[in-house]
Amino acid sequence: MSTIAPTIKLNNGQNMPVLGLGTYLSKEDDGIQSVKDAINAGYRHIDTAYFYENEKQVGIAVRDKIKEGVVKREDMFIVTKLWNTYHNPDLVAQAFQKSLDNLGLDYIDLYLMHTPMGYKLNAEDSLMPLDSDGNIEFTDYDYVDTWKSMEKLVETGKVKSLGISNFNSEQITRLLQSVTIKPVTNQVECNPGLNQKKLIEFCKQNEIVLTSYSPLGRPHYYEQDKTLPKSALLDDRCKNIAKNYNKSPGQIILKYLIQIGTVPIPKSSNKGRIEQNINLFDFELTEDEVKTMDSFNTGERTVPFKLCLKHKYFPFNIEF
Ligand SMILES: NC(=O)C1=CN([C@@H]2O[C@H](COP(=O)(O)OP(=O)(O)OC[C@H]3O[C@@H](n4cnc5c(N)ncnc54)[C@H](OP(=O)(O)O)[C@@H]3O)[C@@H](O)[C@H]2O)C=CC1
Ligand SMILES: O=C1CO[C@H](CO)[C@@H](O)[C@@H]1O
Repeated sequence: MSTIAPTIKLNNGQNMPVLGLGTYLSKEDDGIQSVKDAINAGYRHIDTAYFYENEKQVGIAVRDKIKEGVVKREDMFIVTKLWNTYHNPDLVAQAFQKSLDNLGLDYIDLYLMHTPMGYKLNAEDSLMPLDSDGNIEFTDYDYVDTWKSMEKLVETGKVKSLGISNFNSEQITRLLQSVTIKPVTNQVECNPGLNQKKLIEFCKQNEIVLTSYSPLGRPHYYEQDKTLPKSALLDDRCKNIAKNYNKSPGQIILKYLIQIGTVPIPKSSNKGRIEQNINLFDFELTEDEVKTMDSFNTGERTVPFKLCLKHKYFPFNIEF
């Protein structure tokens, strides 16, 4: 049985499915198989990035499913991202073309600026260029100028919508004051432990949808490092709500994130969990249950970008 998620209308009239598949760390065959399993399960929204080094695998899976007649290209909502080493406005078009070629598609539905922070592009094309002390080599290209180059891509018809990721409210305000095309979404960490209520409201006022990354709070990272925030997945309060609906804690978290107005993109490369994570449009959490889920918020990040603390455009040093 497959479930097709409803869509949300973006500020440019495009429709985005309210749940997508995350693919960070789904590499090689895992990347292909998880996207195929997801499409079979009804997913129509797939999130990848140049940084994930799996655009080729995502493209293979999507094109295969189109060939098999399971989906049409226009049914799919494919998202990829401009990596930090390509913030030089003169390099944006070539970075975009590389992603498009990797995916093997004629167009991308949504192209995001992965972060507001530029890194140096070195001769090896390193994703994380390091200096001799092991620090990331930053650039200070203004994200507004990078965005203006992204705007030109829309004129080519090869990208339908533009968005941002890891931007704070002040950076969004500054961007909106200087650009022609508004971002349709800001993709940021959002899960019960960091529920982003203020940023959600701010984005809503500016007609920007908040996409929730690490929606399950990366339980696999916590397993390895107990100093990281513990996912609500593992908490009895969430487990008890799950029992009320015969659902899993993961489904409760994802449903919560949808009910507070965001678009979660859970990653899984396990067929059962891929199917489970989209099977949540047959129940609604009550107001009290939403309040219980709200009570997990501590504001702690599982993806704090610690190596970028000194970047001129580090986004996480203000409240939201
Ligand atoms: N823009 C940005 O800077 C960022 C974007 N992202 C995007 O967001 C996506 C999701 O975030 P991510 O950081 O991957 O973390 P998630 O919060 O989605 O957690 C993924 C982990 O949860 C496990 N999992 C999945 N479903 C369930 C379930 N129902 N119950 C229990 N465990 C489950 C997965 O294991 P298994 O695979 O075995 O099921 C995997 O180990 C990324 O893959 C990426 O696409 C993420 C970080 C930053
Ligand atoms: O998208 C991403 C996936 O997670 C990484 C950190 O673990 C981030 O750096 C990156 O932005």
